[in-house]
Amino acid sequence: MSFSRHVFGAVQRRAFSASTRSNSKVAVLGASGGIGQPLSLLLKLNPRVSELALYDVRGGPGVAADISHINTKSTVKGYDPTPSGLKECLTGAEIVLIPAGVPRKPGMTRDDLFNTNASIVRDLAKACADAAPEANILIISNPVNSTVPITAEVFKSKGVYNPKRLFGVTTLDVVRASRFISQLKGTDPANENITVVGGHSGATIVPLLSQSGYELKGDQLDEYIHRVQFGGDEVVQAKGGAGSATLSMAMAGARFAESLLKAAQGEKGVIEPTFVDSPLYKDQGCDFFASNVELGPNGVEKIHPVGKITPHEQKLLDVCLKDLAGNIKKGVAFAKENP
Ligand SMILES: NC(=O)C1=CN([C@@H]2O[C@H](COP(=O)(O)OP(=O)(O)OC[C@H]3O[C@@H](n4cnc5c(N)ncnc54)[C@H](O)[C@@H]3O)[C@@H](O)[C@H]2O)C=CC1
Ligand SMILES: O=C([O-])CC(=O)C(=O)O
Repeated sequence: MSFSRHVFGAVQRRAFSASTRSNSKVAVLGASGGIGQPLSLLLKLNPRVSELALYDVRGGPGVAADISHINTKSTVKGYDPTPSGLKECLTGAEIVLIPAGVPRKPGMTRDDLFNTNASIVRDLAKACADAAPEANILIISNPVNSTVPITAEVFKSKGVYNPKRLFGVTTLDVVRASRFISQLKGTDPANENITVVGGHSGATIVPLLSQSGYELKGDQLDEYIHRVQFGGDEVVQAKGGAGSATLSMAMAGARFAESLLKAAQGEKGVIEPTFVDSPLYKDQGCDFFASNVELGPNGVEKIHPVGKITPHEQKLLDVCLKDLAGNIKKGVAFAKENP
């Protein structure tokens, strides 16, 4: 059963008696933000999580106190930015989710967040490398195309980089692509799983509709692709300056964490799209690329290639690779020049 179905079914039935092994500590850095709060809530509802560690530069303990009253078994602790707070939060974590940083306002691209978020992610990555070098690190903070390479560079500089344990969270792109096609085709979105590859911004987001067996033509295809690539902008516009997607992102982040926990706890064939250190397009300057990835107890188990695509999708991919190479290069350069 999918995590979202599990969670919402579980809430209704007060049924948190899943027979899953549950000894996993999960940390959220940026836990009192727009994403951090609902993400922490969903993690508290997940019976696979035994310990929830919530850190933020402000408000971590308050969010933790609130969530800790929910009658599920996991323990919850909040941490302030004291010298030992972040270290304690991270120590022993199996998964660290990072939604810390500023969101977009209308008129901005994700890359416009680079100047603020690059150093936030770099500093949190340093703390992770020191206190939780073997954890799965899930980067949500934008621009993901650059913040993931920054994190890799930090881990490399500390001699603890494991490419199988670093993930850019691109789940929301697949969630959107699946929802949007279901709206056009009148199907149940929970049964849709559209492959989306590339990166996580504008033209670097490449939905591969042809692989789902659906066919859209002309303007309808163009509009569908545009909606998937710029779904984030739709939310930014609608919120009118109050931020970007938070609730759908929390669901997507919780789904990805659930998949990693399932795989760590022995379930086979768990596949999620994610932006990882990937061999697929290294020869085109893209050391990182999002495609379907099979997860296992060691993190990345198998990176699936893009597979058979149409000439139109190949053109989208060509544009993606060019933009993506620049985003990755920018992240790597930042980390090297600003250690
Ligand atoms: N990967 C994806 O698909 C998506 C990524 N995002 C990104 O997620 C990030 C967070 O978005 P929101 O939650 O809406 O923003 P927000 O502003 O509501 O929350 C961010 C939180 O991070 C905290 N924070 C800032 N610096 C910190 C630090 N050094 N250590 C710990 N916490 C720190 C803030 O205090 C705040 O509570 C943004 O960069 C946004 O662009 C948003 C949606 C989807
Ligand atoms: O659009 C944004 O800035 C936030 C984001 O990454 C998304 O919603 O996909």
